[in-house]
Amino acid sequence: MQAAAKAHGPAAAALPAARRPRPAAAAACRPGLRFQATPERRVPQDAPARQLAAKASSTGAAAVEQAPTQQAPAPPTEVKYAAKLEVLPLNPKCDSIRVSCSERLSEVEFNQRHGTTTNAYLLKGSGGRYEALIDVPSRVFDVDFVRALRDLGATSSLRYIIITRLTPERLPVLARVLAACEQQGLQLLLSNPALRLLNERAEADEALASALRNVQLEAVSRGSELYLTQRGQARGRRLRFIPIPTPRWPDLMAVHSDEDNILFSSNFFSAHNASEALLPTANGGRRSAADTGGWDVFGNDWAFYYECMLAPVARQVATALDRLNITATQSQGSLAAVLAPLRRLAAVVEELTLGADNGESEPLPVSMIAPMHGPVVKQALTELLGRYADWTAAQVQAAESSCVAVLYASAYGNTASLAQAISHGITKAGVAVETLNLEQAGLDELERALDRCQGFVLGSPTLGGHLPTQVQTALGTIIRNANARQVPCSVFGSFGWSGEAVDIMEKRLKDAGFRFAFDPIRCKFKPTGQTLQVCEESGLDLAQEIRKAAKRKEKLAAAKLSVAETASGKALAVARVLGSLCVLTARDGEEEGAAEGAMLASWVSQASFDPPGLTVAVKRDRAMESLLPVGASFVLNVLAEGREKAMMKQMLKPFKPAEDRFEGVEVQRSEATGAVIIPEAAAYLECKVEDRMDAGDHVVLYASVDSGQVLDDTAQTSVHYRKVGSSY
Ligand SMILES: Cc1cc2nc3c(=O)[nH]c(=O)nc-3n(C[C@H](O)[C@H](O)[C@H](O)COP(=O)(O)O)c2cc1C
Repeated sequence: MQAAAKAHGPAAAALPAARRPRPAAAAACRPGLRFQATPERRVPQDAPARQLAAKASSTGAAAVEQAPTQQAPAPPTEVKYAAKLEVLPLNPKCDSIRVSCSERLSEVEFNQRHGTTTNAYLLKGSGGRYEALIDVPSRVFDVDFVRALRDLGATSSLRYIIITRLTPERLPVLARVLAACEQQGLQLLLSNPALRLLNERAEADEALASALRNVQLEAVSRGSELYLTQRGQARGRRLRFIPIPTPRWPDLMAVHSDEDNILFSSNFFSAHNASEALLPTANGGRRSAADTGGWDVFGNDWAFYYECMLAPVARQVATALDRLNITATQSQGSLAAVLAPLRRLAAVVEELTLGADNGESEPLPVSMIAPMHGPVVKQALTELLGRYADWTAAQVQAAESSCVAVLYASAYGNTASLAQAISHGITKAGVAVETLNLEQAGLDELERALDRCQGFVLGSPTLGGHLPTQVQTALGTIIRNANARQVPCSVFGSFGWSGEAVDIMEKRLKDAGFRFAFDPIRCKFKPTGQTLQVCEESGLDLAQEIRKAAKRKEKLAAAKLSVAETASGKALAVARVLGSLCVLTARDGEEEGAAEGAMLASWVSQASFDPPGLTVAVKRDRAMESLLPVGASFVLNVLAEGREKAMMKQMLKPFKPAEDRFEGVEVQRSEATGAVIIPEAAAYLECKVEDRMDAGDHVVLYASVDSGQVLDDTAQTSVHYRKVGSSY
């Protein structure tokens, strides 16, 4: 390895395995959405949990160390999926090893069940022997990957193993490959986050620790390079490493081969599909590694993969695409067709605050993209690059107008899967998602996301009976954030037996007055397909609520803009008055500090067609009554059925004289009088008191309607039914 940036240096030999307490299997009965656990297929690995929990509060951390005393979990059963391995050439110096499996659900374990393909790549050096292996498949595939390498002669010639994304399920295969390789000084190259995971796992995994004993570990970072050479010869093929992290895959990196301009793109530009191991056997019956048939054949799979896995992290994708700066060297379309979407994306990227990493990157010539999943992109290269740029720009822009922040931490990926499914539901409804993995995100990033979101969801595993510190800290930040307090939210999380995390988050948010858009989602260990479906549908519901609210706001803004109120708007709004539950608001002048008031009013009735007029009965002892003399203006907000509870609670809260009745509630103001308009209402009417009549313990006001607007034409008017006529 030459000039490789050693951010970490060679790792020390792995420590002997440390035995940790295993979680017990018993599950308490809990309220809210509950799911049966799928039989845990693997023993929960405790290393990442320790990483999250190590930073936990003393209570939480202490609890982690105490072994749960309940009955021990059933031993894990290894599930294998029938898979097929094929070696397919990309060019004379690069072969792909494709493992395809039609049974295996993809990472996105819902909806599209086309199975998956996982690719590894073998690169030859100048001597014509395999020198570098990029990636290994997951252990769940029932293939003998090591035997395939042996049959190809690679185990005796490999000098470098490069991992573009490390998952716990790939580790056993990696350990077997390392153990089988015969070359002295074998190097394993991976990003810093992957190296951390590897070291942690090696502490608890003897086979892995022993396989790593004679291997040189190299952490690669941006700007790292590797030359494949035969000993004693000049420099050969150059490989460049480009980290492209996302919240879900913090260790993700791409590798570029200068000699043939292949970009090994890891999860980017991937697709989950194993349909007849990616189709044609044309050309004399040989299957091709590339995307024969191009966009027409694989377009939907690329689009679906992007939608599920990358759309929720569009900001990070924009940064990664900017960093990669790909230029197609074998353009199938015109250069203009390639450049136009990339320019659009560049404009969006420029507008983003992308953090410290804004360095200009050289254009990266690419003749084909070799992803971790799906076909090698060659025929559809131009199209796919353009689509990625367009999709990403669209997502980032959509996030400016309506966006849900998906905030989570996850030690083993179970809560991450829930987050992914919720995100997919949200993006499906046309609302953008900003995903933050709280383990990596800074406080600034979190605050920025909270300031601009129209809704948020918070996810956490239960570790040691508690939330990981990162989630606890985030919870405090959320509760203090003024915007977050006004938007719909919910919580979710995976647990093993007691599951306190979701309860803690739910309680703290509800106590602070946050409004839940859907019931908290609790999931025991790994989510089932059914759980993921509930997540997706909950995300969809949340997004639809946000879209409706945005529409109501737009209508209100449009209504405010129209100088002359249309008669039909007024007439439609008056029609909503039928003994309706309303909030009456008034303000005594527009200057700052003017007296204002608000009250619930349900003794309301239409009293005249032309001019439109209505009556409202106000109790004599109401503070508000003094704000309603003849000639005074007020706004009558007609509440919507199903959305009235929060506002009733707000109105019925005790309050001090002159205290703001709408504190913490998003409201608009009448341009004419400054009185409060409630955007969540079904309609509002701007009225003027024309006459007053004493009526027992009430005063009946007769008011003319100056203007009005229906804010939600799908909403029914809320009506307050009473038990007796002697009280409201
Ligand atoms: C060290 C450790 C401590 C744990 N403590 C608890 C606990 O107190 N209560 C519980 O319900 N589950 C506990 N679990 C189980 C995890 O919550 C469960 O594995 C969950 O699926 C992890 O979610 P994640 O994949 O998002 O990290 C613990 C697991 C580990 C490894």
